[in-house]
Order: sequence, then structure tokens, then C-alpha cells
Amino acid sequence: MTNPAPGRGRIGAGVAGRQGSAAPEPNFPRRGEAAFAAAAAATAGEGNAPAPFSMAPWELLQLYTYGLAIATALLLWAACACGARRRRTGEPPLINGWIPFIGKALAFRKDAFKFLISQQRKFGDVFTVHIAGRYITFIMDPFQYVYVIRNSKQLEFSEFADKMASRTFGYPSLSNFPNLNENLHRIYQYLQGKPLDIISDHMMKNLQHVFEWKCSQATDWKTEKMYKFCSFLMFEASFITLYGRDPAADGHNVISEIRDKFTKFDANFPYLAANIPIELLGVTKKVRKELIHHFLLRNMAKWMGGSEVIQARKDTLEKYELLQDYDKAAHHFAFLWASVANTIPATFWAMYYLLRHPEALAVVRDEIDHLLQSTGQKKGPGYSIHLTREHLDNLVYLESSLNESLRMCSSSMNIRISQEDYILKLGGNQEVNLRKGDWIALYPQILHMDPEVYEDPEVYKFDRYIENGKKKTTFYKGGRKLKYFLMPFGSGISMCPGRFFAMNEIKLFLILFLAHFDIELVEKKPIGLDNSRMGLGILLPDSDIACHYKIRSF
Ligand code: HEM
Repeated sequence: MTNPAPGRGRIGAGVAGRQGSAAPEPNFPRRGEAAFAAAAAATAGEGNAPAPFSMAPWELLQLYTYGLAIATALLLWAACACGARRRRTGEPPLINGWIPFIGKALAFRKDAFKFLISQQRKFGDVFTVHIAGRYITFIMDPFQYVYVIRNSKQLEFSEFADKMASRTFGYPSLSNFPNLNENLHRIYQYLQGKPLDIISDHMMKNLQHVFEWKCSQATDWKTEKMYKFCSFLMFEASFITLYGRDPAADGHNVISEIRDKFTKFDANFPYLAANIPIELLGVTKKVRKELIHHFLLRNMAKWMGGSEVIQARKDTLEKYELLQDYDKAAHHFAFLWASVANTIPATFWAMYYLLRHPEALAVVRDEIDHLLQSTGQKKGPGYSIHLTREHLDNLVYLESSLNESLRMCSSSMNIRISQEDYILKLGGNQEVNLRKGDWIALYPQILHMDPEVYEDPEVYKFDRYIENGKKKTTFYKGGRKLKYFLMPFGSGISMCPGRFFAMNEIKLFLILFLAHFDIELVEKKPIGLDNSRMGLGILLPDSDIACHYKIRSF
């Protein structure tokens, strides 16, 4: 079922009007022609009958130019719209929109969540939307996600990710370098198993160090903007853990400089991801270049105490002689972006929701205090805390509260590209025809906010992921058990390789903060989601909020 009516109807009228064979219509081009004719007659009629009004030749030329521009635009529009894709037998309902090329991009960009829900009501669980020159088929039924996720042969991800990342971070496509993609992926093993324990341990030490440096003076209430504060601490600790620090220079200053540039770059990231040329994005190009320069091998060589994962990436990239030094640095910068751009807002939301819900804060803090007590560890900024992976796993209330905030603030769109004209089987008797090059998308935010899956989805319930004192992993929709119910880290082949580390980092941040400090929101204003990153990961808050903290007295 296509949606051609508004677009095709209007275009038809415009063309008929211009051709002039139909009865005169008061449409825009004819009015322009009439005015032009009257003006021309008036000018030509100099010395004859008095003209109804007179026009200078430049005015006439201007009018003519406008008329011509509008007529050309209308013709182009008509041509594009006539060439618009039509739904073929077996294909999902097609939502074209009436603006050539743009299609439904504006509605999608304004509020993707609302837009998709409204289209689902009209067209069902599978439909194709024309968005900025692309045809994206959305699979809305979470029971059908599996048919997309497990089908990585016909529905491809790497090529799409490579194109987007190389454009965004400014390095040449991975496809130009034999096995580079596979070799870089192999390195993700350093974010799991034993290496994960090591890197999480380093993160804990570095976080404590940064907390001590930044917060140890807070014997009385100290006020900060909370997002800025989380960003400062998490960026600094993550950076040192992953990349190390220059012991000779003032490490804090260098990292602060990188963070400030990173924030500027990140502000325009959604535009870059939307394929807007970087040249049109003000200082972004210059800032990206400066950021990449920090990661040139000669600069990275000064940083001591970095992680195995970054060392392995350095070693791998060095083997590719055809990669320029700048390109290798751009790869390191891309990894930095991936490792902090979502973790920082996720940390903010985890903290924000706890502070907004004192009953949740009390339970989570009690759980942390209990663990520290049972492992014989003292609280207070002077004491260092050491926790194993098992300890972190056993903090079920902390994990549930974190999952709940991720459910509420994550908006990542999982994209695959159809490699050929292909029939996608969706279970039961359902199947849809896809065309080569079409995008297939899952939009888990819809699942996260589905009242059939999560009762009162707008409400933060810190213990939503707990059942009988244990982690809850069974969720239902319409009485059927869901395989996928929480997807902040993507799915299948494109699932985030840093997800275990990310969860540990945020838990460690909260443990340290809640163990050592009292913290409260100072402002009462509600904070909403800034939707400009819809589809790209964790949404940012629409404004910052003041909080104050001081060292806990025991
Ligand atoms: C709360 C924090 C995080 C969230 C929500 C998150 C989410 C995601 C998602 C949704 C993707 C897939 C993107 C896609 O489908 O195109 C992704 C990819 C990726 N993430 Fe994360 N991430 C987080 C933290 C991290 C951390 C801490 C690291 C590294 C230390 C990391 C490294 C990566 C990398 C390298 C990729 C690209 C994987 C590839 O090559 O295909 N992420 N992340």
C-alpha cells in the first residue's frame, strides 16, 4: 500500500497548468506568466495606450528570473516525483512522502519514535519509508527481530559501518586494506574474559585517582553541573585506562584539551552521521584534524600505562604500510569516540534517575555498603576499593537500576543492508520482498517503551530487572516470552564489543560515588531527552542540572 496521493496529485495539477491545455487555473506559474505578459505588454507599449502599470527592465528581468527558477523547481519536483519508487507485489507498504529525495526525513528527524509508532498504526509491523534518498524497511515486531539479526549473509552490516565510520572519522575505507576489518575485530577479545578483568581493575584505580584529585576537598557541599561533572570524571578515567597518560607533561591538562575538542566534535556528530559534508559544519573539520593529531604515533608513544586493547590496535595498524600515519591516528580517535560518546551520557542518566528517586538511591547504596562491609573494605576517599567481576555481577539492584536507565535513554537503530533482491522470511507465513541496497532497520526504543512489555514504560522503576531477589531475564509481550527485551548495545554482528566494559565502568563510577559521597540534585527541574541523536545510541539530556556533593561522614 503506497502513499502517493498528496505528492502525485499536486504534481499532476502543476504540470497540466504549465502545459496550458486545460482550462485556465489560478495556479502559481500561470499567475507568473500573466504578470510577466502584462509587464511585457506595458514595457512594449511605450507611447501607445497607457499601460496599467510600468516596470523598469531590471524589475522585469528579476521577475522573469524568479518565474524561471520556480518553473524549473516545479519541473524538477515533478520529474523526481514521477520517478519515485512504487511498491511492487510482495513488498512492504511504501511510505514515500511528497518531497522528492527528502521523503519522510523531516518527520523522522523531528521525532522518530512518534513517527514510527504512527506509521505502525497505519501500515502494520513491516513498512518501508523513504528517508533522504534511502528506502528503509522497519521491522517493528520484536518477535521478528531474530530473522534480521541471524541473517548476516544477505543482510550485511560491515560495509555500511565502514562507509559511515570512514566518512565520519576521516580515514580511508577498510576495504582498501586486506583483512584490516577482520584483524581489528579480532582485537575486541581484549574487552572480554581475563583482559576485561584487567582493564576493569585499571578503570577502578584510575577512577579513584581522578575522584581523589577532583573531589577530595569536598568536606562541605560543592556544587557542579551534573552532566559536565560526569563527563569530566568519566572521560579522564576512561582515557587514562585505555590510552595511558604522558608522565612528563601535565596529563590532566592534555586530556582536558582533548575532552573539550571531543565535546565540540561530538556536538556535530549527528550531522556527520546524516551525511552532511563536514565542510558545512563550521569548525568541526578543524577540530577533528586537531583531535586526530593527538593520536599520531609520536604523540601516543609518550602515553604510559595504556590498555592491551589499544596496544593491539597500534600493532595491527602499524602492519599496514599503505595506511598513512594520519589514517592510523584517525582509527585511534574513532575508538576513543566509540568508548566514551555513549558511556558519558549513560553514566549521567544512571546517576540522575537514582538521585530523582531517593527510595532507589537508598536501596542501591545499601547494597554497595553491604558488599564493602562483607568484603572488609573501608569507605571514604582515603581508602581504595577493590572489587572483582563476581562482586560487580552480584550487585543486582545496581545493575537493575542501570539497565532501567539504559532502557529509558537509549535509542540505537540497528541497520543492515540487503545485498540482493531478497525474500526476507519473518516467521509463520509472513515474508517480504526486499530490493538490493535497501536498508533494514530495527528500532529497539519502540520495544523499550512498549507498555505490553514494560508496564508504565515512562516510569523509572529501579527494580524492574529483579525477580525474587535475582536478575530478571524473562519478559513477555502478549503472553509470549521475548528473546530480545533490552538492546542498548545493538544486536548480532553489530553488537557493541565494549558492552561488558561499559557496564563495569558505569557501575564502578556509581559505587565510588555512592560509597564516598553524599550527593543531591540542587535543581528540581525535570530533564528530558535531546532527540537530535535519535538512532545513534544513548540520547543526551536536553539541559544540564546542578547537583551538590560532599564527602560522606561515617
Ligand atoms: C553505555 C555505553 C555504550 C553503548 C550504549 C554502546 C553502544 C554501541 C552500539 C549500539 C554499537 C553498534 C553500533 C551500530 O550498530 O552501528 C556500538 C559499537 C561499538 N562500540 Fe559501543 N557502546 C558503549 C560503550 C562502548 C565502550 C566502553 C567501548 C570500548 C571500550 C565501545 C566500543 C565500541 C566499538 C569499537 C564499536 C564498533 C564495533 C564494530 O567495529 O562493529 N562501546 N556500541
